[in-house]
Amino acid sequence: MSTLRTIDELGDVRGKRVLVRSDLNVPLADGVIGDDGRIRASVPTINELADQGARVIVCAHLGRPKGSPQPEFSLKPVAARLGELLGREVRFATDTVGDDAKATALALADGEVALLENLRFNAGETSKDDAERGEFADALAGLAELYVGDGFGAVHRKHASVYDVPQRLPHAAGGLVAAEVEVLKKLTESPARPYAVVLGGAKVSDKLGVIANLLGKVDRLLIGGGMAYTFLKAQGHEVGNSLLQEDQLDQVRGFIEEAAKRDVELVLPVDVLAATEFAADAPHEVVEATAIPADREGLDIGPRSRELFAGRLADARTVFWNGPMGVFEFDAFAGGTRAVAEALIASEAFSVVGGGDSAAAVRKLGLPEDGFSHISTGGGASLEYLEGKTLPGLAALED
Ligand SMILES: Nc1ncnc2c1ncn2[C@@H]1O[C@H](COP(=O)(O)OP(=O)(O)O)[C@@H](O)[C@H]1O
Ligand SMILES: O=C(OP(=O)(O)O)[C@H](O)COP(=O)(O)O
Repeated sequence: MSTLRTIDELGDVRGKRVLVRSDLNVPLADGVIGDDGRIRASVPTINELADQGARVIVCAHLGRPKGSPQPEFSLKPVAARLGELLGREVRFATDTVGDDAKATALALADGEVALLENLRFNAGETSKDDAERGEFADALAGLAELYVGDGFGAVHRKHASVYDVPQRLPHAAGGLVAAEVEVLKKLTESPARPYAVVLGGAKVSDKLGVIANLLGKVDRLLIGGGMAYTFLKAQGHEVGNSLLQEDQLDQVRGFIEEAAKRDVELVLPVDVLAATEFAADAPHEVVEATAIPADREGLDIGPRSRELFAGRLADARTVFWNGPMGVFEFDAFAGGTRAVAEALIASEAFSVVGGGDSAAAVRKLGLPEDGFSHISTGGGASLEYLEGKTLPGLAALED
């Protein structure tokens, strides 16, 4: 892989409008930010540019709105928090490439910072149609003279702000992207063995795809969280109302066979916390993973699974973990995630935890962040990097 361009290579940024693509996709409910880890991680690059006199225009996405404005996905609360963390005022543009964005960008003085409204309020941002994406990228690029890609959590997305804009402006990678890639490189270049990957979470259809390539790289694959039920179902078990990717069952059967062929140890939950509904106070009980009642949904891995997973991590020498083991946002279903996190903290492995919610879980559970070798802001991005894929948002920042 060729090298990422650095901010220094942009030359003197004073007085220049610099569009910074950050990943500010934080948990947000009723305007309240649940975890500001990704905002904190974005601060150094923005401050570095502003300190040099750049006029910084930050752009980012929040959640998955479907290409038009949805107030619950507004970045406005994030602008306020970003301002507090930067220690400077952040002007908020109420649109992304419209009149307010243009006026806000043009009104910036040297060293000032603005944040644009959610990129995904525009269909062009995520469009699979190159022309539609390109048109939106033209408008975004038109706001600035230089581009800095620093949203590591989104570099696996071939989206306008990630992939197309850097093709239209002189560009560089921000310090966060550079630092994340530096750590992940260690996992791809002769990782100490046994090498275990733990997968969970809820973006099942997205992340099942990475398994095919990971099977050629790892010794152990532990599957929990919302990801586990498609595996259990593929093995012929009932999973009730649990999260299920019905259309990927055949693919998962293929993974199970491939793992056996390649001698990769596939570790699945043996018991789960089966709840009557998706709610913090839902009545629940521990059931065998092979016998989830039809009217129940698995919201966490059970106590025997926690022991099993911890045991398979204890002697691993390299571990990558993405995706909570259960719905950790509800205290009753946070035990599995805590058990995996504690197993990694106790181990001597080179351990990396990645993903917005996985990193948030570590902090929410009050666990020491320095118990891990690295906490990455990217889940899917890290996984696709580990697969050995060329990531659109990194390729666009190379020489
Ligand atoms: N069994 C489950 N059923 C439903 N959702 C789950 C389950 N286990 C974990 N989750 C959810 O997965 C979400 C995180 O998934 P994901 O976005 O893939 O992780 P990350 O952000 O770390 O990459 C959390 O909000 C969590 O509540
Ligand atoms: O939260 C993110 O990814 P992650 O959950 O894999 O860590 C990124 O902000 C990317 O978001 P997306 O998966 O909606 O494109």
